[in-house]
Parts: sequence; C-alpha cells; structure tokens
Amino acid sequence: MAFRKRREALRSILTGSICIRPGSVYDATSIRIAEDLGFELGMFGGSVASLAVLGDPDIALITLTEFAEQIRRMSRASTLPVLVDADHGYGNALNVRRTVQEVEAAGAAGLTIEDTLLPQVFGQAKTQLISLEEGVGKMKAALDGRSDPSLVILGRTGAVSITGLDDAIARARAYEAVGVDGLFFTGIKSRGELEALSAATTLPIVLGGAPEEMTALDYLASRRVRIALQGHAPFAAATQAVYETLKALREGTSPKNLKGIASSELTGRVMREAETKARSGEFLGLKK
Ligand SMILES: O=C([O-])CC(=O)C(=O)O
Ligand SMILES: [Mg+2]
Repeated sequence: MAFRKRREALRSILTGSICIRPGSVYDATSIRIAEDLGFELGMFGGSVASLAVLGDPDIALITLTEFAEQIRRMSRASTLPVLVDADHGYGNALNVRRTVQEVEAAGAAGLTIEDTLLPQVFGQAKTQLISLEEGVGKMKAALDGRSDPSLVILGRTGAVSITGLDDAIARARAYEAVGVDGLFFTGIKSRGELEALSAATTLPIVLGGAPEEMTALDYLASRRVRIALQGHAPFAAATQAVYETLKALREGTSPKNLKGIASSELTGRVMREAETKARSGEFLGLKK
C-alpha cells in the first residue's frame, strides 16, 4: 500500500517517547516547505482547510469531497505524513465511516474524529457535544471504515472545557475502550487537567493547543503527549504576505522593488524544478 510508510511513521511517533510539534500545512506548497524543513509530520487543521479551500471560517461549511481533494493534492506533492482534522466526520456515525474511507484513499496518515455537535444548532451560541454513546458509535464506525490497518484513527474531545473534566475522562476512556489509536484533547487549560486525563487513560495523546505553562516538550512527553499542536501561523503569515504584496502593487510599487518575495531558488525548490527538468530531459528529448 503506497501510503503505509507514512502511516507507520505517524504510528512510531505515537508509540515513541518524545513529543513533537507538527508543521501546519494546508496545500501542496506548504507541505513541501514543511518536508524540506525537516518536520516529521504535517497537521492539516479543519480551520485552514476551510480557509484555503473556501476562504471561510471554521463552521463546517466545507464538504468531505473538498476536504479529501485537498488531502489528495498534498499526498501527491509530498511524502510527509499528514494528520488531518476530519471534524465530526461530516455527519452521523455512518458518515464518519464514509469519511474514513475517503480520507484513507486520499493518503492521510491519520485523522481525528471529534464529538462536537456540528454544525452549530439553531438558537444555541455555545459549543455542544454529542452524547458519549453517540461518540462511541462514531469511533466504532471510524475503525470499521478503515481498510488499511496502519491508518491512524484518533478520538478527539474538547469536553474538558465544555462539560468538564469528569466527562472528558469518561469520554476518553470510552473511546480508548473501543480501540482508537490515540486521544486528541482540546481545551485543556492546566497541568492538572492534562495529568488527570493522562492518568485515567493509556493511549498516546495529541494536544490541540495548550497554555504557556505547558509548552515544554519534555514535560508533555512525560504525560504521554506525543504530538503538540501550535496553531496555524503559516496560513496567517501567508495571508499577511499576500496582503502586503497586493497592497504594494496596488499602490504602484514595481514588482522588482517588492519585499519578502521568495527567491527563484526557493520557488524552484518548492516546485521541484530540478526533478521536472530531469524528466523533461528524459521524456521530452530536451537533453543538452
Ligand atoms: O486540528 C487543529 O489543528 C485544530 C483545529 O481543530 C483546527 O484548526 O480546525
Ligand atoms: Mg478543527
């Protein structure tokens, strides 16, 4: 299976003893940059999927087809393993099963399925969760949808900041019991919360953001956190760069005087120019 090596690489991060920070990636270019810089793993957040594909906020407007297509583009462009945020699995447990099939076929190394009630419910401003029982059904369906056993499936909950620590522990234990490969927690605000969740479970942990006092990788590793996210600054940086460049051009700056433009060397590397040249030589008869 073509994607097995990537999935096994993610599995060895999860079963290892250190905590790593993934590179936030969202398209073919950003994943190649992360790969060139030596990141061990890419993280494709639902928020940046929505921004990159739709230019919209993270409110479950993106379709599974659009999400999977963006994964496919990244999988083609790079061999870097990518963990993808498949939100709530685009529907109920049966939709989750289909989501796993599509995300697997698109080449993801792993995915998260969360127990958030999405999309937002009429008349309810606050984030809500589905029941623990429905969450368990979704995790079971996710595992059932997998055909490559090396694909990593993570059960995700933000319960700790929505319904409280006890409920977060109950959910984590229930998802662990059905056989997910790891647990992904969001909304953790203190060491005490992480330590309680870690003590109540045995699976590797992925942390979606953490307060300042919890950024030391050796501390996180000691609590079984193997992957710690750092948000999606690269997308925000790209937005700012495009804004500044278009603004300068609009104001009459000549292209040769623009600041912050990728060198032709960097652009060439990102578009794998040397490989294309070699192929042109080989297949188009353009050898010197
Ligand atoms: O998965 C992540 O990187 C955090 C998240 O939910 C998102 O960005 O949509
Ligand atoms: Mg998300």
